[in-house]
Amino acid sequence: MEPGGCDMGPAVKAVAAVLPAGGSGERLGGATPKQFCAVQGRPLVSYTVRAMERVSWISDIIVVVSPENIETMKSIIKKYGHQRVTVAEGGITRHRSIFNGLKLFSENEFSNCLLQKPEVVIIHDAVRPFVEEDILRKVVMAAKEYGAAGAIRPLVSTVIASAADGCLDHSLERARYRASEMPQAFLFDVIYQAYQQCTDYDLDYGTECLHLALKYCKTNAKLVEGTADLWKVTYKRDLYAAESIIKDSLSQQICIITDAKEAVVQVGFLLHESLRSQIKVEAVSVSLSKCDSHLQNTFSGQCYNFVCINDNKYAIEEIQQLVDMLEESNVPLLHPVILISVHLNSSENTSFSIDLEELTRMKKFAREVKRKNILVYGLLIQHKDNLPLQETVNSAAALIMALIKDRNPELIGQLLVA
Ligand SMILES: Nc1ccn([C@@H]2O[C@H](COP(=O)(O)OP(=O)(O)OP(=O)(O)O)[C@@H](O)[C@H]2O)c(=O)n1
Ligand SMILES: O=C(CO)[C@H](O)[C@H](O)COP(=O)(O)O
Repeated sequence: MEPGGCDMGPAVKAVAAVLPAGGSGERLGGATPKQFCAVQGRPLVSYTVRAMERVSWISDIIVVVSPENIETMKSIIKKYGHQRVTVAEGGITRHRSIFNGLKLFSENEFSNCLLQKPEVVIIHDAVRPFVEEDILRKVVMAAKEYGAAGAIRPLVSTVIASAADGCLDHSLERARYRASEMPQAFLFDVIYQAYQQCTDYDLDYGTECLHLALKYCKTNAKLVEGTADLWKVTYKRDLYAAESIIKDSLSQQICIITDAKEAVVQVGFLLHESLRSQIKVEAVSVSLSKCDSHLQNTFSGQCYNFVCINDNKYAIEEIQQLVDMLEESNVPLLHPVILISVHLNSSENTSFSIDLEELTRMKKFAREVKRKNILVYGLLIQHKDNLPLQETVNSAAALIMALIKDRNPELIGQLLVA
């Protein structure tokens, strides 16, 4: 890719993005503005930045935050290793924040470094974390052709207007209208000139960038059908929905690790059979060694769930080895990784007893590795001769699925029994 260019073909020379994140999140409530609320331990804004930075043809990402959150944003960028991101100071309304972000490319009162002016600029709310490359590409290409473009969705409810007496005045024909969503994209000069001509009323009460391009630059935006997950986190329930979507995406794949012992391999196989209808399963049979390439590939494939089966009680050493390998793999632990240590207790060992000291050791270990964003749980498969092994393994599989779907940090270090 040419420096400052983009790999969308010769059509668009350079693309940048401005993410307004300077609001206070009144409708959501609470002391923390919604863009900084933790979702699975990571601030919401970090997911949106990640969604942008994984698009290689976006050269610069400007995150606009209120003055009191500049340091918070900088520490988020550092902690999560975000690239190509510049922080700008927000204004008292969304439009003022966006305008401040755009100024970094043209007139820069906040820092000495003036960024390269892009041909097309994307504007995307920092509280819409699930934006995909496909829709970004569509709005950018449409902006190149029409000057402005924005994602739309069908209306969920009919829009009605009330009269002064609080009674219905008129109602709009729902099929003719659309909800305006984000992302939107503009030829930089179009949106910048529009903002320069805005009145204070526009800047303080306006909610629609596409409208500014039409009003001040006579640019009719192209409207592009978006997907349902472009919705904006606005109310508390939206945070719960975002959390569920993220948990769901982290629960798509699991890696089962066994050593070469026959009984362990057998349980690994049965577990694989039991889980594979619900989740993609990778099975690795190794004596945990630091140079196992299959396991290394699984780490870099961004698998966030591991089951390590052994016939040693608790097997803290094996789990520690896995933790070391995860850390050494240089995969940034952006989301909590689930590590389930499955202990297989066969029927001959009827005198198996739960040792309080071991349990305490396991809990201490789990608390330590939680700091590395790894959640460790213990699971005992108690195989009795009078029950088919597959039945016990099925109940272990159900517990494993519950642990990885819930990803509950409060349950770390606990020993479950299948
Ligand atoms: N002065 C402002 C106000 C809003 N925004 C950003 O614009 C996006 C969409 O706005 P909205 O959902 O209205 O956010 P808030 O203003 O924070 O929410 P509320 O209206 O409930 O207070 C958010 O990412 C928000 O941080 C901004 O950059 N600067
Ligand atoms: O969808 C949008 C633009 O079309 C904006 O996200 C929306 O208008 C923001 O408005 P508000 O800050 O009032 O939620």
